[in-house]
Amino acid sequence: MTTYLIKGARILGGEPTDLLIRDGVVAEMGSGLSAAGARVVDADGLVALPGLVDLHTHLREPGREDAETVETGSRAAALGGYTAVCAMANTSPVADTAGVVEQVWRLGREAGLVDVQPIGAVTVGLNGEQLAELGAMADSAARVRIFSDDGFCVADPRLMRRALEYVKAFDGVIAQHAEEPRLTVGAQMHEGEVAARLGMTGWPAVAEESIIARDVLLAEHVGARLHVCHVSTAGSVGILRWAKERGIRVTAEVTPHHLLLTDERATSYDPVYKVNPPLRTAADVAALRAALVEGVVDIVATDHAPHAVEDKECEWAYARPGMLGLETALSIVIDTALDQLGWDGIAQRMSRTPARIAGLTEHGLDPAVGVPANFTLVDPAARWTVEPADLASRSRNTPYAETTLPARVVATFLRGEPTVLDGKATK
Ligand SMILES: NC(=O)N[C@@H](CC(=O)O)C(=O)O
Repeated sequence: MTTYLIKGARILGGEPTDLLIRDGVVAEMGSGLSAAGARVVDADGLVALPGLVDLHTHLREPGREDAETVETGSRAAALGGYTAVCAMANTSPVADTAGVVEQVWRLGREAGLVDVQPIGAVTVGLNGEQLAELGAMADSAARVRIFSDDGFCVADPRLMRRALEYVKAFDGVIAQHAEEPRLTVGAQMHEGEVAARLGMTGWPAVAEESIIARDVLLAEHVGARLHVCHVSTAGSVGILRWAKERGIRVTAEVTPHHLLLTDERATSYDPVYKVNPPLRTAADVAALRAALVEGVVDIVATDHAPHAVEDKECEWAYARPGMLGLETALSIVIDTALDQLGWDGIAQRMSRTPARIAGLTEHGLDPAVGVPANFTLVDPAARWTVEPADLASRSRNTPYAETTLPARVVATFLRGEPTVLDGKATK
């Protein structure tokens, strides 16, 4: 294994520090370090963060390798500063058995760019009717701890209760896509003034909020862990605050796009802005930013949702919901929240807490002697213009095409080996 000497990295934005990376761990830290034979990485002006951890990534393999593969999604993740991603279960076949989650886990190991932690489906085929083999997935080589039917809501309260009860045995967590399906029949965008103007069927905030309210009560009743995916409304924040004040074991995520973009984007009729849950109002964006700073919303998760051209470049009503996220997430969070969060706050919300929720003990650790060398080096002064064709993802559905964003990942290390160097993937 090559030894790396990182010169002058500002850990969490602090004073310049040298890091010696040997045998997969941080072997030494200090100033003026030298090491014969080590490869030197000049980190002058770069901020070191613990490797980012994404709790919500769609990798599309197996089944839609034309949109993304474990390898291409892993490369996009590494370039975005991630060292671990949790792969959603809505693949084809669905990740609802030990066999499929082990396949995804193994593909992740083979790609070797990030740790891919599979999420298991809650119900067989995401059909919302019958619990999947949660125990078998937990006991498999993939050691699944997060279960989600994301893309669909576990709408049946009895099934949701049983799922929460089941995963309690191994301290698992149910990650809910909160959407009461009866309230979103035919929905195309946020229900509000813009939808009314455009004549589109609305996806009302209450469809999300009513499920979150129900689920925090179920989680309290059962004493189990609930995680709420992609929170998108100010009302949801109010319910989460109430639940946390009561001591209910609930965590929640917000996506970068819900921290920045609003439903006004739909006036372009460009399906790149079609996403589930939909882009909301400026008031919702403000409430989500405040909730992230306050900690009512615990983490940022990308909901990276690659889609093939034919599924996105079509009429709005026929387009699939979802947008790319892995390669732009850190820039968007820096753009929208660095002033209030600081680097430590970003590390908390994009690395430490998601690692804790997912039970990924090798991740989410600040660089320190003896710690696994999973970290990323960011140039906070850089600016870059998003060129969809240059993204590592196999898909092109970024809402930030031709947008200039702040900060760029320069290097990412996974267990002491660079997955990104000089802003380029190493494999
Ligand atoms: N978030 C999205 O807009 N899309 C997700 C699934 C979903 O939540 O609909 C996808 O898998 O594409």
